[in-house]
Amino acid sequence: MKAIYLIGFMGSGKSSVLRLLAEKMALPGLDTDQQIEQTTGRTIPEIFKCQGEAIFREKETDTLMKMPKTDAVVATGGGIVESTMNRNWLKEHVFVVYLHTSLAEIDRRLGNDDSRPLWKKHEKTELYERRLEKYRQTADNLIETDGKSPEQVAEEIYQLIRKENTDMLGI
Ligand SMILES: Nc1ncnc2c1ncn2[C@@H]1O[C@H](COP(=O)(O)OP(=O)(O)OP(=O)(O)O)[C@@H](O)[C@H]1O
Ligand SMILES: O=C(O)C1=C[C@@H](O)[C@@H](O)[C@H](O)C1
Ligand SMILES: [Mg+2]
Repeated sequence: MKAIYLIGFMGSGKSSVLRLLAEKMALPGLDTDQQIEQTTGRTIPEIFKCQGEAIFREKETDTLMKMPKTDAVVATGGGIVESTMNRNWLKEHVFVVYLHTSLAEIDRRLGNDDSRPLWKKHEKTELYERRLEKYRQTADNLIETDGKSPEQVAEEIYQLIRKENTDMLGI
């Protein structure tokens, strides 16, 4: 089965949903941000501070290219769609679910979170609007997360995948 990749803006709940969905599907759950932190031995804010965003993006692409294409659930970093190479890889190889969340809801969830270097910047509205189309273009499916718990979102994706697989088998 094609691996399931979760994309969406910071705070859309990719990492939170990952654990629940991986458990439901009985598949390994991987997170590109966590993978980068493990392989570099640095936190994401440290990488941004010491090496800058461009180096972080290189590491993100290297990490993505090594991720499984089958039998796994993967949560990506919020900026994974910034790179054309990443978008093409996702579209070509895996099943992509876009967790859509309004900016007002993300504001409520993240507040003054300081673990996301790009969340501090005041251009977050512009960043959000610029990325929307990229998430939409890259995804096979969109799930609305506003007003839903991570458990509800995971269940919705689970049902969606079941339906996709049933349709594919023509049952
Ligand atoms: N459906 C939800 N309802 C309410 N709060 C949520 C929901 N999903 C996630 N959260 C909360 O929002 C915050 C961010 O969630 P999470 O880390 O899963 O986002 P993310 O999409 O992985 O972000 P990033 O792209 O930065 O990795 C956490 O505090 C989490 O508890
Ligand atoms: O939206 C983004 O560009 C980011 C989101 C996080 O998942 C991390 O990958 C990092 O903080 C950058
Ligand atoms: Mg995350």
